[in-house]
Amino acid sequence: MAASKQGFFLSFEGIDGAGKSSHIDALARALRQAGRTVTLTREPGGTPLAEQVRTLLLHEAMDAHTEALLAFAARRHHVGHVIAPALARGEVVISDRFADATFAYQGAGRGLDWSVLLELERITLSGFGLNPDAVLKPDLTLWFDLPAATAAQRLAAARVPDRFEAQPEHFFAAVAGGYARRCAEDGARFARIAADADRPGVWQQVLAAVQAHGLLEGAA
Ligand SMILES: Nc1ncnc2c1ncn2[C@@H]1O[C@H](COP(=O)(O)OP(=O)(O)OP(=O)(O)O)[C@@H](O)[C@H]1O
Ligand SMILES: Cc1cn([C@H]2C[C@H](O)[C@@H](COP(=O)(O)O)O2)c(=O)[nH]c1=O
Repeated sequence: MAASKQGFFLSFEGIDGAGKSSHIDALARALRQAGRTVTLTREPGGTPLAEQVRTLLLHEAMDAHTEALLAFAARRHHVGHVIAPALARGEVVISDRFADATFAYQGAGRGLDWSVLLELERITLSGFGLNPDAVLKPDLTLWFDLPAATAAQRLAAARVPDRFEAQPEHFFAAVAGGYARRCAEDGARFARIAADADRPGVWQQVLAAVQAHGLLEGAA
């Protein structure tokens, strides 16, 4: 009988336009070719209910507390219905954003109190693993770090902006600071990707970070 594989939870983070999307798809393909079952998902979203919350968050006016509460409510549903079951089946879960985004966008970007967000994270994300007190966190977070000015140039050419993408450059500089703070507080979980490199250069960094965690050994 084949040995069962352990679940692994990977998140991609960064300011809007940092360049996560194509690498998420490429990583999922590479992991599947290497024999892993991959659940690809995103936040806000990932379940029909959470996708409805996503539409509200991205398009309806609301204050920062409402944003944070909706983001965590959607996340709890997403974890309970998609992420935790997939991890229990031994799959690799790749989420385009997770809880770090709420700290970066609603905390550093909108100015919500960090300790309030920590408490929301604890209430919302504990009780899913074997230890009921443990807060569910990704095993590895790939943080695409890109100057806000570069992201703005990339996005200007790319698409019609939603509520967040329409924010000024200084908002994204603050959000990037929020990611840096989360990384400083939990360094072992993070791999910082220098996202101002060209696409092959970014991919090599993604691969190296994933390989360092024992996934995708030998891939180039
Ligand atoms: N390394 C790169 N160099 C130059 N341009 C890039 C690079 N990576 C992505 N881009 C371009 O930047 C834009 C934003 O990329 P992408 O949509 O992948 O970012 P994202 O992080 O997924 O953004 P969001 O979170 O807002 O969806 C796209 O037009 C994409 O083609
Ligand atoms: C999870 C999460 C996300 N956001 C913001 C970040 C982005 O601007 C959008 C999601 O769009 P994407 O193109 O799919 O990245 O939502 C947020 O403000 N708070 C959160 O918790």
